[in-house]
Amino acid sequence: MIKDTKIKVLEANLYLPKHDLVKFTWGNVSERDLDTGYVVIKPSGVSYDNMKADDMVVLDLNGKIIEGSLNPSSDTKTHLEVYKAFPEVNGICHVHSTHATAYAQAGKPIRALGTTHADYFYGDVSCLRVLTKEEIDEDYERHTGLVIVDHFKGSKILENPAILLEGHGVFTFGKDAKDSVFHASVLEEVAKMNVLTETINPEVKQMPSYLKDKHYLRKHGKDAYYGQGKKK
Ligand SMILES: O=C(CO)[C@@H](O)[C@@H](O)COP(=O)(O)O
Repeated sequence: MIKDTKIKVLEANLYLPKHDLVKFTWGNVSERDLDTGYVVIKPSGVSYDNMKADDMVVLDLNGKIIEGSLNPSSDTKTHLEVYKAFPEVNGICHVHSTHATAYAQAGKPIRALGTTHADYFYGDVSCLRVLTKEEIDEDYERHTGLVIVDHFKGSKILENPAILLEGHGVFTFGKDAKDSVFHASVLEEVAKMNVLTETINPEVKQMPSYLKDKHYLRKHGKDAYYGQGKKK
């Protein structure tokens, strides 16, 4: 029900300041409501301290507001383009978390250097190009979404559910809003590790692919055995 989804989206947004992923109002989380197909997103520029479930804005995939009296997040069109292109994505998070955004500002990927990364992201997290002036003038947020969609086209987006946008910040994806925030939190931690690792050893190489495969697949592969699911 939309009412429950609004609560989930509020809670997911409140994780951002709680986990040091945002300052002020710099971030947003949304979720696709599975009953209606509508997208629920936080309002733009409202302090996390005062945000309520009823402040969440409900839109259809064309951006028409279905419920809500506040303006939706300024990044709404980016979220909508991703939802339209990838039915498996039901949660999206956008942050400017310090270490991951430092990679975005440097125009560098977050490379797969260790098992912490490989447990959640299958390969490097890419950094996508800056938009052209024409794209920004025409429709900044929609074109941001289209650049993301173009990058993941034909791939399984939830196998590597994060992207950097050069000169901007981070988008992460998930099976719901909370999952997308979890990925943003893991990415920030991995980015912090990479800053240190690349400082200690600027020549550091990517991890071997067999180690990357082992870690990713033992958690997410068809025979996954990590945790309390299936026995090895
Ligand atoms: O990227 C930016 C600003 O550069 C925005 O995502 C961020 O400030 C959050 O905006 P909203 O409050 O979601 O409109």
